[in-house]
Amino acid sequence: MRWSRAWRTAEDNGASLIGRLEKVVVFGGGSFGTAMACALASQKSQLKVTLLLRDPYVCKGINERHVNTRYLKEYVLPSNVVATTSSLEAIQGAQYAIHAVPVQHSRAFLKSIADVLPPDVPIISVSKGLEMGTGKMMSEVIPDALGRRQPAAFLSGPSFAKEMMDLRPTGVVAASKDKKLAREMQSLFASPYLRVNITTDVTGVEICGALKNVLALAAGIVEGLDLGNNAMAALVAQGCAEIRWLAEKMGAKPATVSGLSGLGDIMLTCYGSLSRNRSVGVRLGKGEALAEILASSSQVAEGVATAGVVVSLARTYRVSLPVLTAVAQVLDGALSPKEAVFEIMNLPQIEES
Ligand SMILES: NC(=O)C1=CN([C@@H]2O[C@H](COP(=O)(O)OP(=O)(O)OC[C@H]3O[C@@H](n4cnc5c(N)ncnc54)[C@H](O)[C@@H]3O)[C@@H](O)[C@H]2O)C=CC1
Ligand SMILES: O=C(CO)COP(=O)(O)O
Repeated sequence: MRWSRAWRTAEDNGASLIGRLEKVVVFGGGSFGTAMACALASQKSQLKVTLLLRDPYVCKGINERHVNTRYLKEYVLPSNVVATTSSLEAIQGAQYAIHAVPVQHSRAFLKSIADVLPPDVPIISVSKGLEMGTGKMMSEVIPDALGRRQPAAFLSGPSFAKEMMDLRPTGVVAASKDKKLAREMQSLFASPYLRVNITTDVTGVEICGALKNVLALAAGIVEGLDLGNNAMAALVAQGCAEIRWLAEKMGAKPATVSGLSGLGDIMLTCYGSLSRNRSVGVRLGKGEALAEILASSSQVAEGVATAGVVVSLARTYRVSLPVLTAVAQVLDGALSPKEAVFEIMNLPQIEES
């Protein structure tokens, strides 16, 4: 009975929140910014969802033909998704801001809109990674860049943009220190195609979301070297342990690591061919140079930048992460993919922990 009352209350709250919603702004018009914009726009046809982009040509395509000509170009976007390059126009009247700018570009972007974004508009970050140079998570970059505290939530989990555009069932977790805001995310995004769990474990969700991209690079390398299913399973299991060791040292809850933003997204990204991080790993395993791989795509593979940060985190928290740190050594050319595998296979035999 209690659960059903809770469910009814949540449902009522959800309907009233969507009912009050008039405008949401989305920062970043890449694949996931576009997918999140469409997920929101489909909740209510009168809701205005404005994508803040840098490219006027992409804006024109979205506003005139409802197509993002650069990302997910095969989809027609809901007519209530519009785009602009003007931060003032995009942010004015928005009740929430979805942040989908890649982590390494987020600080500069957020600084550029700090004076335009009202301090009480919640930012919902979907960006997964750790900032190079500072090692900071988005929950630290946002207040740093804005120069103030800002209500924030972090949405993460196994959620390929393309599958969300296809309305395939998806589950994510909304993390916020403010549980009321996390529940608002459930109301904002929950639909027949999207389930949203909640947690207050922001660190756990962010660390898992960032590190799974590095592990996906390793999984791709194993695939590219054609090492087989045994090797892939052993590698992913080792990587899960390393993510758990580091995440828990940083204060993450075990439930988070074994949940959607941890194990869920690890499985998706290590085994799912849609993963950009995994795809970069496959090409590295096949012998392509990193510079060539990155130059060949306009899509971001956040794990490439995050891998270097993991090395310093391992030192800071005095935790040995052989697989995750080997990825950084392959990316900076210190080890070839084959040498990395050889190194790992010849580490001392250990007791599981
Ligand atoms: N694509 C997906 O399936 C998912 C992506 N994410 C996360 O969403 C975040 C955004 O990534 P995607 O939408 O996939 O991007 P994308 O790889 O589709 O496109 C790259 C985006 O970065 C922007 N960008 C590039 N250089 C920039 C700069 N100097 N300043 C500002 N923006 C710049 C581009 O304009 C474009 O919007 C990432 O952190 C990613 O990990 C999370 C879940 C799923
Ligand atoms: O985070 C993602 C799915 O949850 C997307 O993974 P990639 O960035 O590797 O494509």
